[in-house]
Amino acid sequence: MERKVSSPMAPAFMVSAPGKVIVFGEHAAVFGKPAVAAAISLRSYLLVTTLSKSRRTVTLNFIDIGLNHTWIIDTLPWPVFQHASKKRFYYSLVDALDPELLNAITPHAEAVSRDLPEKQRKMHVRSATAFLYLFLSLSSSESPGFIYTLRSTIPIGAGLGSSASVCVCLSTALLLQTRTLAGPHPDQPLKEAEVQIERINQWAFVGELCIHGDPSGVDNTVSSGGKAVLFHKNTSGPPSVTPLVNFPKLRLLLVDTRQPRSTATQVEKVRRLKDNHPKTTELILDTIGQLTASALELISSTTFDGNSTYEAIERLGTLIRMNHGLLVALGVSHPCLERVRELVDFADIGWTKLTGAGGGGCAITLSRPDVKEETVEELDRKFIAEGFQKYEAILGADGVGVLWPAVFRNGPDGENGEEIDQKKLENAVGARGIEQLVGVGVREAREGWRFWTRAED
Ligand SMILES: Nc1ncnc2c1ncn2[C@@H]1O[C@H](COP(=O)(O)OP(=O)(O)OP(=O)(O)O)[C@@H](O)[C@H]1O
Ligand SMILES: C[C@@](O)(CCO)CC(=O)[O-]
Repeated sequence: MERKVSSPMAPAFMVSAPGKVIVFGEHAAVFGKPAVAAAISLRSYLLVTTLSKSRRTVTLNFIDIGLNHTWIIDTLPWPVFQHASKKRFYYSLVDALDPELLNAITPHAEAVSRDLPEKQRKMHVRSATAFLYLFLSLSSSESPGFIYTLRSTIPIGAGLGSSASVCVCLSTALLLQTRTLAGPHPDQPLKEAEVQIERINQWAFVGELCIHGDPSGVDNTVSSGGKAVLFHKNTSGPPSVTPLVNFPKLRLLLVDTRQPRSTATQVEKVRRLKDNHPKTTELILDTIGQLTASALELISSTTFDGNSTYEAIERLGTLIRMNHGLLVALGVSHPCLERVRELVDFADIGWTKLTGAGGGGCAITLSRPDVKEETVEELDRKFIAEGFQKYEAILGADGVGVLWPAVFRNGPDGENGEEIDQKKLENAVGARGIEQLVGVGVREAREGWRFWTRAED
């Protein structure tokens, strides 16, 4: 009798996607105003391990939030997702969640981490919902078993796009597993790369809908394509995204107040304000849009390098300060964010605004060019004393990347293969440990990783 040839198991692979800072226009972006955002070097890393044929389970192993849950593939609600009226394909444009599909996955998402306090459990349920919605939409009931292990160097709920970067990783992994993405490879035509980025981005947006409720799409857009973009949500159809090719290498200070909050809550707060005070709120949102436009004009017409005039930086700084003032008026600041701003203002080293959803989370400061090292060190001591954390913010990082298989060839001629397995990723110590293990971080130089790059207009 002829022996059946068993198909070899796919090798473990990794995907990675960056966090972001919004330089201008958060919240207003939800209401169709322009926003400028850039990818940063903090990233999420997802390792996908394929199980042997007999193990028909799928596991989310999200280390940072302590979520570890296994579903039996055959018990998931495939019939609802596969029904002719509901079935969506990898190329489908999904811009809203289907309540019936959401209902079908709710009991499976709610099954996670039952013994945890409600606040922490909610976080788990959100991540599980995003995963299940994407898995059931893009995969099939015949799917082999998988383990998805995630680690991130992005602080969670801090305004740096942690949820978007997780959703971009999940969307990329699932699209790669169903073999519906081309590349990335170094000589890939830019237009082809753009199509892949958009596909990843659109499904990441679906994940963001599960976590956020009402996202504009700016976070997943920056995380997918990287670099810096001008983002504009349209009333119908996909948003307009313009890569900002010559976005300046600004000296930005990034400070986390360590007050976590949910973006969904902050966005909902602004929507309520708009319902209760429609005219005034619309005026504020419009003005934020105008500030973004002015900043863009300034950035496009000025060279912000070592020779930039003090005047240009001061103009940009003033726009940053005004943007923050308007966000305060929208009610999305926090006493801790005001404290960071106050400390920076007392030290007189630059111009500060909150970034992302606010209500806690991070602030960015554009530094004056002539700031003395001692002043910065003194300020750093104050940040530490008050429990704030400073991050390195290099703007314009690469977007989503792939390491397939999850092996480094880091020797002189690409030899010395070093496999990244689940245990190594689980045990990496802190952000530095993760970056050392995966080789993509501030340096972004190690062998093996490939990135799709957005076409420039
Ligand atoms: N490392 C992670 N592991 C698992 N889930 C994560 C991780 N990071 C974020 N999430 C999911 O994203 C949610 C936080 O998203 P939220 O949009 O509130 O914050 P953010 O994305 O950090 O901030 P912003 O949207 O303002 O940039 C968490 O509740 C969790 O569900
Ligand atoms: C607050 C917000 O504008 C940015 C969150 O990073 C929400 C969004 O645009 O989805």
